[in-house]
Amino acid sequence: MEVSPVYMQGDDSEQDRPAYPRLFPTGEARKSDHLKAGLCVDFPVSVVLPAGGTGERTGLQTPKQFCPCLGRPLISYTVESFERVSWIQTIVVVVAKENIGLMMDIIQRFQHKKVLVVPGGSTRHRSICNGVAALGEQRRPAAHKPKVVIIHDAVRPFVDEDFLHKIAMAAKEQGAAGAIRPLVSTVIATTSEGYLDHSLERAKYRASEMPQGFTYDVICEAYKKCTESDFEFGTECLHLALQYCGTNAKLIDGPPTLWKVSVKTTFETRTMLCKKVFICGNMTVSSFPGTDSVTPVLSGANFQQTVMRKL
Ligand SMILES: Nc1ccn([C@@H]2O[C@H](COP(=O)(O)OP(=O)(O)OP(=O)(O)O)[C@@H](O)[C@H]2O)c(=O)n1
Ligand SMILES: O=P(O)(O)OC[C@@H](O)[C@@H](O)[C@@H](O)CO
Repeated sequence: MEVSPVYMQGDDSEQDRPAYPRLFPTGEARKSDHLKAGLCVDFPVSVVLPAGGTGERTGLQTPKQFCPCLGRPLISYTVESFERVSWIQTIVVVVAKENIGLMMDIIQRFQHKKVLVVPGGSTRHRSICNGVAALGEQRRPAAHKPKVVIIHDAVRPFVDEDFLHKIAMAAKEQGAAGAIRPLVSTVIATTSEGYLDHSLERAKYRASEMPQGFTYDVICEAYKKCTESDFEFGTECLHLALQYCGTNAKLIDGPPTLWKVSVKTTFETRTMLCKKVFICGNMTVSSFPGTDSVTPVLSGANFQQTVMRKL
């Protein structure tokens, strides 16, 4: 799929960024943390953030990824989460053509780095495919074709570097890896008349979340071989890797905060949570509708393990 990427890059130096909520330690502190935590990656990793949707289910005028959250578009938090990860080379943001100007403005305003903006497609798979293709066409001297591509919905702002590291390493070993979470409700199949057909044994199933990781070759082959029906109706990249490459993804239990903003109420809950997670390094997590907070005071890094989200 030919895409003409629109490119904006900032250098990697820790320039004076605007004083706004930060997620990860910066500079030397961050690098030494990596060494301590063993978060070293010795192969090129890039990210594709599909952000080309309209957010219909929220009922909001503005696509949810661009909705303001504490005065800052939701997508800016997600981009920052990845640009703070030193072993990530390029962040491809895939947006609808009509939103490319808006995305470039967000990059400028919040001084985001390492970002490549690419036009999206009519479905999520088509957008992701455009983003992956753009990684193979990079002409920047320093840009290497990635060994691993992480795919992460732009409307999931809470992404944890430790977990990204697990996904990247597993994807390199297995060819594909994905985040899962336990189901909190039983899944049922309905008849066309709207009655119960059958229910699934909940213990045997998991919710597929993001981030997911793939070797570049696997995800490229999967999108090369998949059908128009996959592009039109599919919602699961791991399935494409299995179906078209015979690559069985390693599934990794993710933290409770791998939410996707899908409907209006989740956006409101995320906004309140963004206030806690992004504004303060240390914070008091009070109960939110639908979440059980179990620890009175958390450091930002421990947040993920502690807030239990009950959907
Ligand atoms: N043509 C599309 C459709 C979706 N997405 C992105 O895929 C992610 C997850 O999709 P979803 O939550 O379904 O977003 P929307 O399609 O925007 O939501 P809705 O289905 O309510 O319209 C989002 O970041 C969305 O922007 C995309 O890049 N291109
Ligand atoms: O585009 P939708 O939100 O309908 O589906 C996206 C989800 O399927 C995806 O984010 C994860 O569940 C894993 O694939």
